[in-house]
Amino acid sequence: MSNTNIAMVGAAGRMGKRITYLISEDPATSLTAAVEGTDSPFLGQDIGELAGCGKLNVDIIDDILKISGSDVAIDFTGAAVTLSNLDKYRQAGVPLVIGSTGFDKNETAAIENLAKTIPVVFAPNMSLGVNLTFKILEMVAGAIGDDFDIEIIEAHHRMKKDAPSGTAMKMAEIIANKLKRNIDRDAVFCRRGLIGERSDKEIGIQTIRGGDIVGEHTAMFCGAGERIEITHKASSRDTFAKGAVTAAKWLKGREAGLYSMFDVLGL
Ligand SMILES: NC(=O)C1=CN([C@@H]2O[C@H](COP(=O)(O)OP(=O)(O)OC[C@H]3O[C@@H](n4cnc5c(N)ncnc54)[C@H](OP(=O)(O)O)[C@@H]3O)[C@@H](O)[C@H]2O)C=CC1
Ligand SMILES: O=C(O)C1=N[C@H](C(=O)O)C[C@H](O)C1
Repeated sequence: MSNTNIAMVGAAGRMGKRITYLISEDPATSLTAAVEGTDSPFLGQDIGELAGCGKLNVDIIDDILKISGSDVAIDFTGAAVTLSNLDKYRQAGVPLVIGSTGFDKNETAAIENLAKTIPVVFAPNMSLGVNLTFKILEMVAGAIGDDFDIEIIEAHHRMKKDAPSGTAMKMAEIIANKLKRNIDRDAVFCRRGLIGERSDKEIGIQTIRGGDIVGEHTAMFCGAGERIEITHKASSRDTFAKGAVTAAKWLKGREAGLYSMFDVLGL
């Protein structure tokens, strides 16, 4: 298998460092650029030393156009930063893996538009387990129809900036599509006070933030006399990081288009 040269955008972040580490351990990948924002205190430092895998001779830079010598770029920065860089990604013309979350409908459309020009893997969760969970949810929602009330609960670390998580929103979207519901109309994000009886169609999406929780998602299907709970718990960020590196290797040399982790994992 030929080597995949990868540029990491958001390299000094929680995910960026773990992805860097896994790239350094994989004989089929090399890190070729490490990008951070202009105000980053890490500019000029060797990313390998920061990520704990020893010197990689790749200094952290703030010029994103320098990704253009790489086979693939991976972006784990957050929605606002990813969006602000879409024109530069188009200009660089490098296949792109986007792990950032927190995009609204219009922002998602902007990424879909970028994928007309370059190949893009765009997925709110790159772990194998979560993507299998998505498949299970689709199957369960299709089988139970409208007879069960649906609630989604997600929990993450105190540093996470967006809510609900991209994964929880994707779970809701999968279930809503299967049941012909509409997230804009049917999602309920918070309840308080004299709210009255629950409606049949609503999909509750609740957020918990605290400590160092890596990422936990539960979809509850609550019926009369029984309840199904489908839970995924991540205990290490490496599960997402491994998926991102797999996606980068898979994306190298593909045609322009929007791809998901289902494409990457063959699910
Ligand atoms: N798809 C998936 O499987 C997963 C997705 N995520 C998502 O990935 C994103 C990042 O998560 P996480 O690593 O925890 O967050 P972090 O805040 O730890 O990392 C983001 C990094 O991007 C940096 N950054 C800020 N501005 C720029 C810029 N202009 N150019 C390049 N880098 C910049 C930040 O620097 P600074 O701190 O100085 O602002 C920071 O180092 C989130 O949206 C999260 O939800 C997370 C885990 C899994
Ligand atoms: O910010 C995180 O940490 C995570 N974000 C992703 C999301 O918003 O779904 C995926 C994972 O749960 C970790």
